[in-house]
Amino acid sequence: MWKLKVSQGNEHGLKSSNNNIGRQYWEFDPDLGTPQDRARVELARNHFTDNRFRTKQSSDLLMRFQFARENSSAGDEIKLPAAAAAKVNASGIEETVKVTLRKALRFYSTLQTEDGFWPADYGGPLFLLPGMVIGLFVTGALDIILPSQHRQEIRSYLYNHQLDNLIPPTALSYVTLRLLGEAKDDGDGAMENARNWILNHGGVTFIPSWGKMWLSVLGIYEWDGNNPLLPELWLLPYCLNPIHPGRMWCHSRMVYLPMSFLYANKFVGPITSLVLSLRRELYLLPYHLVDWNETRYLCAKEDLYYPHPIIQDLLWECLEKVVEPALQKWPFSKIRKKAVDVVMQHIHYEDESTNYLCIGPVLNMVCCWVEDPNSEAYKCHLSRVKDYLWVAEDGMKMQGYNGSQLWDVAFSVQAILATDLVDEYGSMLKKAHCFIRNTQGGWPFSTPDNGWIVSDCTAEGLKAALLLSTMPCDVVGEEIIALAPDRLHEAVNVILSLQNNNGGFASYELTRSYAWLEMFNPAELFGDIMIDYQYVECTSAAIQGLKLFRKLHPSYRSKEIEACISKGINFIQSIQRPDGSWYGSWGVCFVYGTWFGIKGLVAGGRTYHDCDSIRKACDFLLSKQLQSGGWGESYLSSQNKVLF
Ligand SMILES: CC(C)=CCC[C@@H](C)[C@H]1CC[C@@]2(C)C3=C(CC[C@]12C)[C@@]1(C)CC[C@H](O)C(C)(C)[C@@H]1CC3
Repeated sequence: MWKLKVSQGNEHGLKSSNNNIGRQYWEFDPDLGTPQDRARVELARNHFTDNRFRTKQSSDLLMRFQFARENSSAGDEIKLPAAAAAKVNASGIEETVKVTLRKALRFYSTLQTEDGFWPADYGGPLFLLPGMVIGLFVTGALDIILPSQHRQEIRSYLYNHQLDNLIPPTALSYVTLRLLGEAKDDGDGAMENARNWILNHGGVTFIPSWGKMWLSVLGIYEWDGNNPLLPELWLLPYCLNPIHPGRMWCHSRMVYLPMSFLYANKFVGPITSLVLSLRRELYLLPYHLVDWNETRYLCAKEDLYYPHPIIQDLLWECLEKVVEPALQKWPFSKIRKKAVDVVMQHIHYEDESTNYLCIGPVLNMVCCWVEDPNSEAYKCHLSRVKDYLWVAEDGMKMQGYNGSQLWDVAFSVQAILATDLVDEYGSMLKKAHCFIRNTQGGWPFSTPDNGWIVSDCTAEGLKAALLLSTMPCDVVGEEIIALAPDRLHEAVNVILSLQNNNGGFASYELTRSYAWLEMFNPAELFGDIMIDYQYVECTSAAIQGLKLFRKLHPSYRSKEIEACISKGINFIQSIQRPDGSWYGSWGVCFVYGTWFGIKGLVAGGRTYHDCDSIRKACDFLLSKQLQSGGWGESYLSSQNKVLF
């Protein structure tokens, strides 16, 4: 049976700066569990598969079963008083609310680990898993890193989530299944359906650029069919240049970096019989007759969220026809060599500062292997593959990050404190407090080993730490000394340093370049990715964190904090939409954004009575309340920028 392991690890090459605190990964243990335990898991799996078109989300049942097994009180019910079952009268409601909250807290405490976090599934983006499987396949580690149980779970996951409306997940998932051992016609017609869908949509030449790159690495697409990803851009002078990749949003540049290395090397994995077969399976024409130059511009209409402007295509033409051929010949090839060396240095830097977790996973691993298949760096990467994989009743998936540990703990602490029942659940807070303390540098989204601090994660971490510091020691732990003032000061310094001139906060860094760079966004699937934009969520969190800090520690950098808050408020007001809402980028969507907008303004001292923005925002929320009394929204709001 599968077992979730937390905060541990002793794999060869594993590096950690904090003893692996917060690490979460799954291991298969053939001897684990009683026949009943296994039957329960099997039932959950079948239930998911049977209902997969109705309920698309899994519910982390494998983890919950495990916690229930390990923690005997987890299954105990707290009985609600009769009042809850019958219609609750006014005097009974307070008690009912309390009991309900207690039940929720009790349940929640059973999901917490000893070192204070709540492990969880952070799966979602389907396009990442194929990269991992292709990366392991071309470097020859697929069977070692993903033994048969892993492969089985990944296959289940892909079949469980099979739809037929996007080329990259369809084509990449098809290829992944083939690499994991599925035959052309396996899956009770599923493989054939996928293939037919791809061929009916013009064949795999219509895959967007992200997929073209991965298929080229695998050897079933020619590098000539990719637009040039020049490593030379990394040699441009940083200070004068708005198009230096160092000025891009960190996620985009950390993907561009290894991609430019692979492109410059035109790296292709071993051409096996399976690779040759895939070349036959996915094209309308025989492979050697495909006009690769023409395929560079092809993209299925289903995938075209961000169509390239003409100026971008002109640029690609010029790079492809003039610049790239020149850079392959002497003397310009010397520049190429230098650029590739610089790129590799940056890759090693990112590897080391993230303990090989990286924020653009897998690509760096392939580059390290290309540089030296026996390198220690490659082995270190292998030790981190499992940090990205998660198993639930829908199978094994790849996460977009190594988890959401700190983010979840910070909000959990705030929620627990909001119940006012902390006396009873102090032990949960003690553990969470420890985790927050052990995770600080600034604060990251996941674990300190990940190494990248985020503006709003730092702000939410600070908020939680400050709130805990106001609690009596016997509740949040006598032995736990609240964060020393200088550590709190460091968090404040980080936040202050991340405010842009217009008052807004971006996600990881100051905004370093201009929105017009979006003209050169090569990814057809994603919009607004070229620079780190300022967001209502990040700005609001920063205001909230600073405001609370100033209340509790009024003497430290108070003028700067006041100025920062007031600029932040102006920024939030400036991006409110005419209907009173805010567009939220990191949750779904207008309701989420508006929550942050209002919280930010309130933290900045504004009220319903003196602030027009808050009144408009309340009107907006009231107008969107659903019949049931709740609020809900479709993910389509995010895509269409209108509430759905
Ligand atoms: C192309 C590749 C490698 C994709 C990996 C996906 C990442 C780009 C996504 C996955 C999770 C993700 C949405 C996240 C964020 C940025 C983009 C991420 C990392 C951040 C950190 C931005 C700031 C946000 O307020 C918040 C902290 C909630 C999120 C967390 C998740």
